[in-house]
Amino acid sequence: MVIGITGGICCGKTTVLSVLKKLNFKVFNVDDISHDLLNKDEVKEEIKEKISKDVFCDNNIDRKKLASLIFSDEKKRKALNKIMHKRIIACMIDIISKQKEGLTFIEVPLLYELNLEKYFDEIILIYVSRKEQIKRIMKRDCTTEIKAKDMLLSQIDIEEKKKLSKYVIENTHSIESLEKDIKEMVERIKNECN
Ligand SMILES: CC(C)(COP(=O)(O)OP(=O)(O)OC[C@H]1O[C@@H](n2cnc3c(N)ncnc32)[C@H](O)[C@@H]1O)[C@@H](O)C(=O)NCCC(=O)NCCS
Ligand SMILES: Nc1ncnc2c1ncn2[C@@H]1O[C@H](COP(=O)(O)OP(=O)(O)OP(=O)(O)O)[C@@H](O)[C@H]1O
Repeated sequence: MVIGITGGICCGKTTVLSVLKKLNFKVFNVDDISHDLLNKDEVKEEIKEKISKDVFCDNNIDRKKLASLIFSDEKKRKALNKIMHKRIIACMIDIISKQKEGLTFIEVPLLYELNLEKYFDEIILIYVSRKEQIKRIMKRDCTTEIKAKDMLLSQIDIEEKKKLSKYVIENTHSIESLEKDIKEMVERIKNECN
């Protein structure tokens, strides 16, 4: 069974994935796939040509610079999406096709934006309010409220994602209580889907 872990920026998807890994489940993160792709020559060439040479440092992509550019410029973001998404989805489908038994969890930030629901047996949304997302982005990235809000605008609003989701984990308390909620959610899905 393959379960998609999704949510908005800074809702805690990777934190949840780490807990699942600690619990000995098989986990994959689509963000790792995109980081690997950004090291490929063909992808770098396309980014140089269609986005900007200024996001490079010694022929390597500076992800912070690229992020800053795409979250403030919709055209550039669409151009990057066009280069990256088909490749990311192909890698994701390949991983899914290799899962034969047990539970596998895959973190896919833009699962709803890219209409990827059909690839997953179930989907868990990691939720915090928009206000909390902004607070966590500002703290983690040492950035301004305006920039944090720009990042949110690049994704479907978290309340919309909540409406689309049968399984929701609220990540507003301590990591200990998150771990308890994750264990309960896994049991619930196992019971409901057997
Ligand atoms: C912009 C990049 C260079 C930033 O890298 P960085 O290491 O700083 O952040 P990371 O990759 O961990 O992404 C952090 C979060 O940003 C959000 N995000 C990333 N890319 C996008 C995007 N194109 N649109 C909206 N949100 C995005 C996601 O919530 C993601 O979890 C990188 O995310 C990237 O190459 N993005 C394009 C590929 C993509 O769409 N990835 C998400 C696939 S589902
Ligand atoms: N329960 C929590 N309480 C307080 N802070 C938290 C909690 N869970 C996660 N965080 C913090 O919020 C930030 C984002 O967490 P995490 O990286 O897990 O989110 P994400 O959804 O994977 O982010 P991104 O969309 O950027 O990939 C991190 O700085 C993390 O330490």
